[in-house]
Amino acid sequence: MVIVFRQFPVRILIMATFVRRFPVRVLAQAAVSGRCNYCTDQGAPAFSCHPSCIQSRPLPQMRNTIHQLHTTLYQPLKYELRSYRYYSSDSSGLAEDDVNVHYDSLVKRIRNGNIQLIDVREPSELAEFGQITNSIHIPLGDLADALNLPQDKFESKYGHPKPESVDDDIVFHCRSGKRSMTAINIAKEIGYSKARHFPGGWLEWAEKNNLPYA
Ligand SMILES: O=S(=O)([O-])[S-]
Repeated sequence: MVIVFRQFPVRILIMATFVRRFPVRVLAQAAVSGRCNYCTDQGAPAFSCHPSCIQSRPLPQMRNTIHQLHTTLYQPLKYELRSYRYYSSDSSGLAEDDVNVHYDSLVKRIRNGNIQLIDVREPSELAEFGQITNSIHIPLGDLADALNLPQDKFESKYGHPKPESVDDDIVFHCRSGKRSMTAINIAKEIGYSKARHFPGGWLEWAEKNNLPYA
């Protein structure tokens, strides 16, 4: 049962076999008469008649159908499920490293107040989906200018003291980890050598907190 359900094409094959019963017909035909019922040459042996007849039999047609289902439905679904698993569970329990602060660490840091979380998404994304509490919003396009501002200007513009370049609690996040990776590189060029990111981004945060993220 497990094999049948895990292997989508096998399941389709079994279902199609059941519904159309065509192999039963073909096999019965071969067994009883040993002749092909599908070509005009009624005298031809069942499994060795003219190639064009073989091509037009249900078996190749169904193979094509299964192949199409496999490539158009199953493969994309498989990749979707893989990325869903990534966002929903892969980062759980992972330790922080020089680049990443994963979900569990992020939550602990937010609870303990030892994080400067910078959200680099666009304002429209925050308006539509929401924001992690106490994160500082600096859209990626403004990041370099922001990190080059003097302390007082940064604070009056972003409502938060400007992070120090030596701080090891700076964590960027975006929607799914790409822009926040770019943010790390921008910050490092300016001297923030310990900047890291939350790779799961808003997608993982929202998924784990039942928030919108579509
Ligand atoms: O937020 S994202 O750049 O990963 S789509």
